[in-house]
Amino acid sequence: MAEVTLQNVSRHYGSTAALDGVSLTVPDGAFVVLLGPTGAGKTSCLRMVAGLDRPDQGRVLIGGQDVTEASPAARNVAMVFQQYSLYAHLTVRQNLEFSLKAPGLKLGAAEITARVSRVAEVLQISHKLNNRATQLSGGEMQRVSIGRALVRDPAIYLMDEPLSSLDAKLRADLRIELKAIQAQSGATLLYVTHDQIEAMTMATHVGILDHGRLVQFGPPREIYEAPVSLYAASRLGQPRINLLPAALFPGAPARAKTIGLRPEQIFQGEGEEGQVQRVEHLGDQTRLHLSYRGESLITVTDAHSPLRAGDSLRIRPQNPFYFDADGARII
Ligand SMILES: Nc1ncnc2c1ncn2[C@@H]1O[C@H](COP(=O)(O)OP(=O)(O)OP(=O)(O)O)[C@@H](O)[C@H]1O
Repeated sequence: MAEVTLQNVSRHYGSTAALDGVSLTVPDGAFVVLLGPTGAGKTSCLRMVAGLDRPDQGRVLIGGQDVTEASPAARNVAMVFQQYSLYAHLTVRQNLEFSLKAPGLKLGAAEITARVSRVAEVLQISHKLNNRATQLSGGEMQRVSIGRALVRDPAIYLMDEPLSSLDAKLRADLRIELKAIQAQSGATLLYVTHDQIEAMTMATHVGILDHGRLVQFGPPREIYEAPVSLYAASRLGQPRINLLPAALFPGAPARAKTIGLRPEQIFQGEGEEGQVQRVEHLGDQTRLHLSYRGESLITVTDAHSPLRAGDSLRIRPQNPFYFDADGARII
């Protein structure tokens, strides 16, 4: 595994800047998740590292080597795409073995079998090893695609929304498995997702992209607790951060346009009165939809809360975020 660095990388398509001066280091052994809405530049970032695309400006380094001009094959990266890409006429075992049988690798048969068995077990596809790829469900095919990357020993794994086509249960299982594989093996991963739960649970570092620019990079907890902007604050958190006019509550700083309140930044039982609009019992927590001075807010309370729609509840901000008119964080 190796450290991967983008140095001031830009890539334009016509007048669109897919990447705009991105500098980013994926430390050796890190699990870096890129977050951002559609079009933010996440896939472009992966393609630069994979060598599927070249920057107009800037450099890409893998393990300290400048690979900006190197072919994908020369970079020793393993990529998993959103859509599975398998050899349909081969069995699952043959698909998994394929890259390990490259003549340059010189791996023994026993080593190949051992790697395939281990990965098949982790991905719960051992019983399908002799099936043809076409005899699998969509979820199984995607697990084989992930397996094809995991059997290898690349400098870095590049994954583009690999779990997005799977059902919720399998996604949750694989989230835990991928994180465990990474933690145990020290693998280096650059991983693209829309799913902030994947980011919060798996990432050692999160990179937030906005129109091709990297606007914040750090551990997910740090970005959650100290976002640099309204945009970065909105990318993490479930339920989403409440963004309201700053003047709604007393005490806003002069330049503040927006107050940002995550559920835990709304103190209940003190302050001004709001109304409970709706109560959602989710099992481990209860979500409260409140109306407060004509605005809607969502917060959480304990699982056994007796609150009901129509009740009044006093609330006040507790260590809120304030943002200026451009969305930059003030405090
Ligand atoms: N080959 C291309 N030709 C033209 N425009 C492109 C090309 N590749 C990317 N773009 C543009 O560059 C921008 C960034 O695209 P990119 O695919 O990196 O975004 P993304 O964050 O991965 O989005 P998504 O979540 O939808 O995959 C978009 O505006 C996209 O339309």
